[in-house]
Amino acid sequence: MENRRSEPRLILLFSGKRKSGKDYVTDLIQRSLGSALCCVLRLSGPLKQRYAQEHGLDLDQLLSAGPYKEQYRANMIHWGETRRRADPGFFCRLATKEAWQPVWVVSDARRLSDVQWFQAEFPQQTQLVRVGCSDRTRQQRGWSFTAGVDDSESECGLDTGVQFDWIVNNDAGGASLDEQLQPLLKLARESADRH
Ligand SMILES: Nc1ncnc2c1ncn2[C@@H]1O[C@H](COP(=O)(O)OP(=O)(O)O)[C@@H](O)[C@H]1O
Ligand SMILES: C[C@@](O)(CCOP(=O)(O)OP(=O)(O)O)CC(=O)O
Repeated sequence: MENRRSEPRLILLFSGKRKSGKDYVTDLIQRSLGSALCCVLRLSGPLKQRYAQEHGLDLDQLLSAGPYKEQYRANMIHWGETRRRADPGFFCRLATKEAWQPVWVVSDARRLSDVQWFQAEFPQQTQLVRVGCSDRTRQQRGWSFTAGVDDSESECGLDTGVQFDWIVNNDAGGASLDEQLQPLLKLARESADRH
């Protein structure tokens, strides 16, 4: 266990395919709850930081949703997997070490080892949330199938073998996101109140 100033009361551990809207939905939650209550943590944050450093790349562009990230994605996945094989909790520890808010929203769990790390460290607090939408919606958001990425563990590692506590449908023209997020926001506020 890390040496923290305070323990989180609730961790919403999000996963979903690329362009399903993980960043969009987690940003929405963070804005609704406010930064005193809630932070968004990205496991890909420290990964991209170190990858950019080692490869002399533009970190801001790697952090944004444009084509630059996609150009390096397959290689970043491979690089990250090598680090994770040596230490499965490596990026989880780095991403969470500065967090102090009572509610943590982790935007990008991808592998069973990510889920297992949070469940082992924070068994009472961790809730698994899946964001999903149709491939058609993902395509409208700029996705196209890329072999070596969309069929890799990075995208498929949580397709089976995990029981999600919450499922959010983020289809264009689908069920209202606001309505779907209400129970999660309520849980977050109640958990923080017990702080
Ligand atoms: N419900 C939504 N309404 C409008 N735009 C959305 C919605 N969900 C996602 N998007 C847009 O689709 C793109 C991909 O979403 P993003 O959150 O980056 O996906 P992911 O993090 O899962 O790859 C972004 O440009 C985002 O703003
Ligand atoms: C190498 C990665 O960390 C890159 C992830 O970048 P993002 O988390 O920005 O990706 P999406 O939101 O799905 O578009 C993936 C991994 O396997 O760890």
